[in-house]
Amino acid sequence: MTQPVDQGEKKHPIYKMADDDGQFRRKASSFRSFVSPDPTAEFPAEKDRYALYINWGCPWAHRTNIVRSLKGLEAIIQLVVMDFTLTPEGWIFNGNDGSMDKDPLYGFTKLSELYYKANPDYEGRFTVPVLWDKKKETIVNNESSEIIRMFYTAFDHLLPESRREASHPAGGYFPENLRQEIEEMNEWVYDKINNGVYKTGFATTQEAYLSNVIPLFESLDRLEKHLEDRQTKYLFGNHITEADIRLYTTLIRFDVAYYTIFKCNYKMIRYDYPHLHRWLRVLYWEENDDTKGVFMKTTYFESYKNGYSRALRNNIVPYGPEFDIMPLRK
Ligand SMILES: N[C@@H](CCC(=O)N[C@@H](CS)C(=O)NCC(=O)O)C(=O)O
Repeated sequence: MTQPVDQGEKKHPIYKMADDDGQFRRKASSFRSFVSPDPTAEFPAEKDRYALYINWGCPWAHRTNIVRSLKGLEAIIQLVVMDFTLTPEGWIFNGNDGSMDKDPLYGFTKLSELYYKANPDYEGRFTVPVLWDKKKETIVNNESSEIIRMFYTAFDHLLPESRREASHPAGGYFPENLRQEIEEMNEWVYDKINNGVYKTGFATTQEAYLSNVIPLFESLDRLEKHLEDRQTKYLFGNHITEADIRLYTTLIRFDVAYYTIFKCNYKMIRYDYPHLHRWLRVLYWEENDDTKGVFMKTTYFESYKNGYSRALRNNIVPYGPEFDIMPLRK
């Protein structure tokens, strides 16, 4: 049984997401180094050298988990899973809901300990995902958009040929010929959708809420039209690219969590966006050479409903919707 929210704890500074004007502004990530295939690099790609710290709830961490599996990096990069409930002490290990009992590398119980090991003077937020170097004992990078790009290519020489970017039928997850289009889409999808749902959900004034929820739905309309016009299976053609991975982690949480918990309730993906809904179900349900079944395997609906409810310090988890995801064919 869940405990009622402690009203004192509700005011803990870790839960203060919005600035004084009611708007949530995501802070830039602090660790921005890159793993490289070059053996003389500061962070060379090696087997068993790196660990990826995540939880099942976070969409940014989810991106990195998807790419780790799509690329077949499971035996090369260790996965470390924490609980998906944000506590006053930040992300913790507690053995619940898929979390490991404690940090397998150092026996830590909190993610903050890992950040302080990397930098005792660290002052930012303790976010997932984190890519950790076990040899240098430091954080390589804590920015998901950069971690996924490293995963596309940096470890390719350690992988069978079929998993290398050069063998990817579309020319990679971030192919040369689509880079500009993907970057352009990333920019507005990040601001209005991936981060837009957070800006909507964490807003503490009506003005701040409206200034984010309206562009969010305008952008979903724009994506719907993009798919309708192109009639492609994925966002840019018939193979998965980075644009699909980045959008998936937000849309798979949309109807079950953001719609109710973050008040993104103007429309629902399943009833109001037929093309996006089809695209989402293909990624989730279809086990083909592109998806490799990875999207379903890395999706944990209960963590979205529970994690976001608790993040807003309200332990009541919404009852619906009736299905976490609709079947591919009715
Ligand atoms: N820019 C980061 C954002 C990561 C992020 O904000 N993660 C959230 C979880 S979804 C987090 O760890 N929040 C903890 C906190 O802010 O205290 C990325 O994309 O990697």
